[in-house]
Amino acid sequence: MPRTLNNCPAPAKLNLFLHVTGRRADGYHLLQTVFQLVDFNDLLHFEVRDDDLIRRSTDIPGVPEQSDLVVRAARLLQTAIRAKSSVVAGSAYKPLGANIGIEKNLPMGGGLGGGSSDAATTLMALNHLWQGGLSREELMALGLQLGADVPFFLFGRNAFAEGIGESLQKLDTPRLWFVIIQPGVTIPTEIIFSSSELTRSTKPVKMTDFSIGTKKLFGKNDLEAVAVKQFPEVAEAIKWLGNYGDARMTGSGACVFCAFTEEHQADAALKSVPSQWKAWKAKAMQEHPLAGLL
Ligand SMILES: C[C@@](CO)(OP(=O)(O)O)[C@H](O)COP(=O)(O)OP(=O)(O)OC[C@H]1O[C@@H](n2ccc(N)nc2=O)[C@H](O)[C@@H]1O
Ligand SMILES: Nc1ncnc2c1ncn2[C@@H]1O[C@H](COP(=O)(O)OP(=O)(O)O)[C@@H](O)[C@H]1O
Repeated sequence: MPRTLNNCPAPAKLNLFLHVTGRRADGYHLLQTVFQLVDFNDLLHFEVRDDDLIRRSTDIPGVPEQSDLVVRAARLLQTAIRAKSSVVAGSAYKPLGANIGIEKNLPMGGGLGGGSSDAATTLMALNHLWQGGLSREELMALGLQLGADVPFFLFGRNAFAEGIGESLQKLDTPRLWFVIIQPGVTIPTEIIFSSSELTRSTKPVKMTDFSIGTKKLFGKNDLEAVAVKQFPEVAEAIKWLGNYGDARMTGSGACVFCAFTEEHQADAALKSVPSQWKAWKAKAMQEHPLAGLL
C-alpha cells in the first residue's frame, strides 16, 4: 500500500457564465453555471501517519490549520471511513492520519475555487492512500458539506451545474486558452451573495441551449454587477482585458478572465498586462488530473 502521494494538483475552475435563478429557504442561492477546469493549480503532498492525527505541514497565511478546508476534508473523510468500516467489518478499525503539505499558487478569494479544489484533491488522495473505498458519489456528498464548489472538482469533468452547484451534468467545452487577472482585491463570497442589489431572478436556461463554439457558453455573470460596484479594481481589470475580447469575472470574483482560441493570442495579452496586477495564462482541461484515482 503506498504511503505517500506527492505533487497532487488541485486545479482552478472558471465559471464561463453564472446565473442566479433563485434562492433557497436556507439563504443559499440557486445557480446555473458552466464550470471549466484549467491547468493553473495548487500542489498538495500527502504522507500517511500511523496515528490518527491530521497535520498541515505548511503554513497558509490567514488560514488557521483547524479551519483549512484541507484539514476539514481529511477529518470528514476519516469519520466517514470509520462509519463505513464499522458497518462492513463490525470490528476494530484503526483510523490512519496524514501530514499534508500545500503549495498555494491560486489566489484566495479569487473565484477560482482554490480552497474547494484543495479539499476535493484531499478527499481523492486520502481515500486512495487510506484505502477508504468511498465512491465518487459518496465523496461528492461529503464535499458538499465543505462548500458548494467541492462536488464539481470531485465530478472531475467540465460541467453544467444547477442547484447550489451540486447538480452536475458533463459538458464538452471548447479547447481554449485563458488569461486570468487578479485585480489586487480579495472578495469574500458571502459579501456578494448577501447584497440587496444582486439580481436573483435570471430566467433558467436548458443545457441543450449550449453548443461548443457558440457565444452562449459565455453568457453573463450575475455576481459581476455587484462586485464591480463595490470593488472598482474589478471594473478596471474587466475594462482593460475587454480590449482583447469578451472579459468577465469568475464566480464571486475577484479574478477576471478572457478566452482565446490560440495560445499566441493569450501570450500577447499576458505580456501587456499592467504591472500592478498579477496575471496568468491557463489552458482548458477536459478532465481533473486525479480523476483516475476514483
Ligand atoms: C460563487 C461560486 C461559483 O462557483 O464560487 P466562488 O466564487 O466562491 O469560487 C460558488 O457558488 C461558491 O461556492 P463556495 O465558495 O464553495 O461557497 P460556500 O463556501 O459554500 O459558501 C460561502 C457563502 O456564499 C453564499 N452562497 C454560496 C453558494 C451559493 N450557491 N449561494 C450562496 O448564497 C452563502 O452565504 C455561503 O455562506
Ligand atoms: N486550503 C485553502 N485554500 C484557500 N482558502 C482556504 C483554504 N482553506 C480555507 N480557506 C478559506 O476559504 C476562503 C475562500 O477561498 P478560495 O476557495 O480560494 O476562494 P473562492 O471561494 O473565491 O474561489 C479563503 O479566503 C480562506 O479563508
